[in-house]
Amino acid sequence: GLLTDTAVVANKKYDFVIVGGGTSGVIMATRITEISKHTVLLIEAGVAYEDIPVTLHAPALGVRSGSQQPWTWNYTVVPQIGMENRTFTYQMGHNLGGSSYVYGLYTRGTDQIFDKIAKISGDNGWSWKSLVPYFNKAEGFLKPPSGGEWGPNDYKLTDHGTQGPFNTQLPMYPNDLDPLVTKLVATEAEFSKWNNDLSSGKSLGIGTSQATITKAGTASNVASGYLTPAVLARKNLDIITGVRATKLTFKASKAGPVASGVQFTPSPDVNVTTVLANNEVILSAGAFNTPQLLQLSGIADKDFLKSLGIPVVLDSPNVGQNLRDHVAMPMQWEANATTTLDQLRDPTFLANQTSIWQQTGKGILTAAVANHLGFFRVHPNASIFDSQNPDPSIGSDCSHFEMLFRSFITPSPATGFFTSMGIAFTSVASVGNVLINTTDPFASPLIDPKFLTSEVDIRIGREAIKTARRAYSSPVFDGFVVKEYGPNPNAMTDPEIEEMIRHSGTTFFHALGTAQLAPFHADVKAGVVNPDLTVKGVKGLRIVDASVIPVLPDAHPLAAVLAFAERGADLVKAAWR
Ligand SMILES: Cc1cc2nc3c(=O)[nH]c(=O)nc-3n(C[C@H](O)[C@H](O)[C@H](O)COP(=O)(O)OP(=O)(O)OC[C@H]3O[C@@H](n4cnc5c(N)ncnc54)[C@H](O)[C@@H]3O)c2cc1C
Repeated sequence: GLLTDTAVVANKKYDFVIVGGGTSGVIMATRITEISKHTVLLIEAGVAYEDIPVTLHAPALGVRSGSQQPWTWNYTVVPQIGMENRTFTYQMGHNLGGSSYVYGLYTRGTDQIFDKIAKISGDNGWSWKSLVPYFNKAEGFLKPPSGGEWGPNDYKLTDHGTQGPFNTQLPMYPNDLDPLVTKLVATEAEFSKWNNDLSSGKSLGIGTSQATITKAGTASNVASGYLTPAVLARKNLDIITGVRATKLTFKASKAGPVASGVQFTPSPDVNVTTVLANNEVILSAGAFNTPQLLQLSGIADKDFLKSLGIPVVLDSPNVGQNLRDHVAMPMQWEANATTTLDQLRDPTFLANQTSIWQQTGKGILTAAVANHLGFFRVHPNASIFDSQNPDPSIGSDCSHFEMLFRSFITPSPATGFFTSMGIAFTSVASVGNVLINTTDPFASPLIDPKFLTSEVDIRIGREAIKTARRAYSSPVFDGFVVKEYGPNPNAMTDPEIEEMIRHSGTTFFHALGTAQLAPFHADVKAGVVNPDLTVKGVKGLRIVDASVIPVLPDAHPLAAVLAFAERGADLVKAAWR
C-alpha cells in the first residue's frame, strides 16, 4: 500500500528495495510485483501523485509548472563555461511518477541509436528490433479517428503499443499553425519530407507530434498509468513517499561487496531508517540522483571518494561521468493571431478553460507542447564538419537538430500573440558530469552538462537557427508570422548567432548516461553497469533509469526510458525466477 510513516517499514526486509518512484521505479515496482512471491518497497523522495495540484495535470498547464515547486527538484546547473558562465534551473520530477509527468512529447528516436547501444554493450537485447516490443509494452497509443485530419497523409501507424499503461495520442487541440505547417511541407522543397510516424525508428522529416496525453485529457504519468487501484492493492508492494534515500548499505562477501539495504529519512533532522533487501537494491533515482547516491555510498572513483573522506566500497571511475543532454534554443516570432496559448495569461479566460477542462477533459488546456515537429540533418551544403569537428550524429539517419512548431512562448509577455520554434540540438558532442562536493545527502550534486564546450555543437546550432528562420520566412507564413521577436532578432552573422546561442541556450531536460552500461567482459573502466543493468563489481545492486543509457537518443528520451525499464523488469524477473 501507500505509506508515509517510516516507522512502518523500519528494519523490515523486502526482496527488492527500489530507490526512486519516478518513470523507471514505478515501472519496476509494478512489473516485479506481478510475481506474487516477490515483495517490493518503492522509496520516493517527492510528493504523492495526489499532492500535485489537479490543474497541473492539464497538458498545457503542466508545461508551465516551472521551478521552485514541491513536485520538482529545483536543481540549478553549475555555471556553464560555454554559456557565458550562466546557470539555469533543471526541474526534474520530485513526485511519484518522477519526470514522466512534467512535459509531454513522445518520440522513440532513430533505430541506429539503439543498434549502437547494442553494439557498445555487446547485448543485442538493446537493439531497436529487440526493444520495439518493450516500447510497445509501455505504450497505450490512442488511435486517431480515421481520415486525414493530421497532416498531408493519413496517419499510418507502424508498430505501436495500444494496450500499455502510458497513454500517447495525436494532439487533441488543433491550432492556427497546423494548416500552415502542412502547407510548408507541401510547398517548400527543403521541408518537404513528411514523416507519417515520428516513432517508427526513422525520425527525419516533419510530422504530427505524439503527445503524452490520456483519454481523459490529462497529462500521462507513469504513476496514474501503472499504479492502478489493483496494483496499489497488491499485498507484496509498499510505496513510501516523502522520504529520501541517503545511503546504500553493504555487507562483505568473498565475491566482493553485496548491497544489503537502503537508509532513508524524511528530513535532515530525523534519524535515518534502514530497510533491508533480500535479493536486490534497485536504483531508479534518475540521471542526477542515482550517481549522487552511488557516490555518497562509496561507489565512484576512489581518489574522488577519498578527497571527500568517503570510505571506498568500489572504485568505479565512470559513476557520474558521461552526462549527455540536448541543448535547447527557443526562437520566437510575433504572430498575427488571437488564439495562441498566450491567451492563457488572461485570468478570466484561464478560469473558464480550467472549468471546461475539469468538466469535459477538453479545450485549450489539452493543447500539446507542439502539434508538429521535425527532425533534421544539417543541410549537406553547410560543410560544417571537418577532422577537428567530426559529425557527432550516431548514424546517417539520425537528426542533428529538432524544431517544434509551437503556438506560444513562455513566459508570455503582457500583450501580443506569439509563435515559436523550439529548437533542440539532438546530436551533441559536449559531455558533462554529476559529482557531489559534500557528504550531505540533502545537498544538490554539482550538475555540469558542459554545454557548448564542443565547437561542433555551436556549428550545428547555427545551422538549426538558420533553418528555423528559413522555415518561418516561407511565404506560407505570410500574414501569420509578423516578425522575429526573440531572443535576438538582430543576430545575423555567424559570430552574432554564436553569441546568441551562448547567451540564450538552455537545456531540453534530456539528461542521461551517468551510470552507463558496458559489456559483461569489460571492467569498471568501461562503464558502471553490465548489459543486464547489474552494477559491475558489486552484488545485489542494479540500476534501472536514464543513467544507464550510454547514448543520447536523437529524440525526447522518455520513450527510451520506458522501454529500458520494461526490459529491466524482465531482466530482474529472469534473474529471480
Ligand atoms: C522538465 C522536463 C521535461 C521533459 N520533457 C520530456 C518530453 O516532453 N518528452 C520526453 O520524451 N522526455 C522528456 N523529459 C525527459 C524524461 O522525462 C526523463 O528522461 C525520464 O522521465 C527520466 O526517467 P528516470 O526514471 O530516469 O528518472 P525520473 O523520472 O526523474 O525519476 C527519478 C525519481 O527518483 C526520485 N529520487 C531521486 N533521488 C531520490 C532519493 N535519494 N531518494 C528517493 N527518491 C529519489 C525522484 O524524486 C524521482 O521521482 C523531460 C524531463 C524534464 C525534467
